[in-house]
Amino acid sequence: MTTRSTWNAWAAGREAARLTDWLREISEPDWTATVAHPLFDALAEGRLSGEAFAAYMVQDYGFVDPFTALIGHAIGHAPTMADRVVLGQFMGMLTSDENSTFQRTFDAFGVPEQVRLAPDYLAPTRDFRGLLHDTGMHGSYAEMLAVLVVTEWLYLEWALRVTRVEGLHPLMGEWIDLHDNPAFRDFVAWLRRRLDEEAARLDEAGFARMAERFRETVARERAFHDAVHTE
Ligand SMILES: Cc1ncc(CO)c(N)n1
Repeated sequence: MTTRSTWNAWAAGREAARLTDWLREISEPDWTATVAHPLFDALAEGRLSGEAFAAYMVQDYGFVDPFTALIGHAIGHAPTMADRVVLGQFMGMLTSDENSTFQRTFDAFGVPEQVRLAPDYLAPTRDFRGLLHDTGMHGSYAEMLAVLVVTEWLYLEWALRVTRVEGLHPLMGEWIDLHDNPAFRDFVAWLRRRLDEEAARLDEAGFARMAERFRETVARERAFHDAVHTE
């Protein structure tokens, strides 16, 4: 259940209960299935072919496009300059370093121009794009933070979990590094803290919408990775 009273009951029995820990718990088994996804082990252990990695990155660029737009919406909806600065700096990384990783991956693995311009998105990619777009257009700031917490915290968790082999393709190593570095850890910690704070200000209906958004995003993450990992 995603009501505030369920959260309050959960928190009552725990010391230093955190909203985002509860949200993660009510998103099981999808949360753990995504963090433990075999795609990430194959990637880190050098068992993913260049072709499969490029295909994943093509689908993921279809995620990153509306995700970047969602950050733009969040920057616009943020209550303070302090939030805009943190989100804006993350947007800067996304549109420079991370965007470059995608472009160089497409070059290195020979993704044709036609595929870059008009990718054939899998159904779960399209669903995820729809969720990101809808949250940006119609969601509250707390809902936007909920989506960002899921997408970034999940990626941090798998990147921390995997063990990479020596001699891994540099672009695959770069993809792991983008999600396992001190700045990214700080960003995830900040997102979690801000969601904890913003959720306290929501009314009952807004709280339930935020929690539903969190759960739906975790489900979309799992479906996305199941669809791209076909080997
Ligand atoms: C599907 C997906 N979720 C999360 C991230 C991290 O931003 C990503 N690149 N792709």
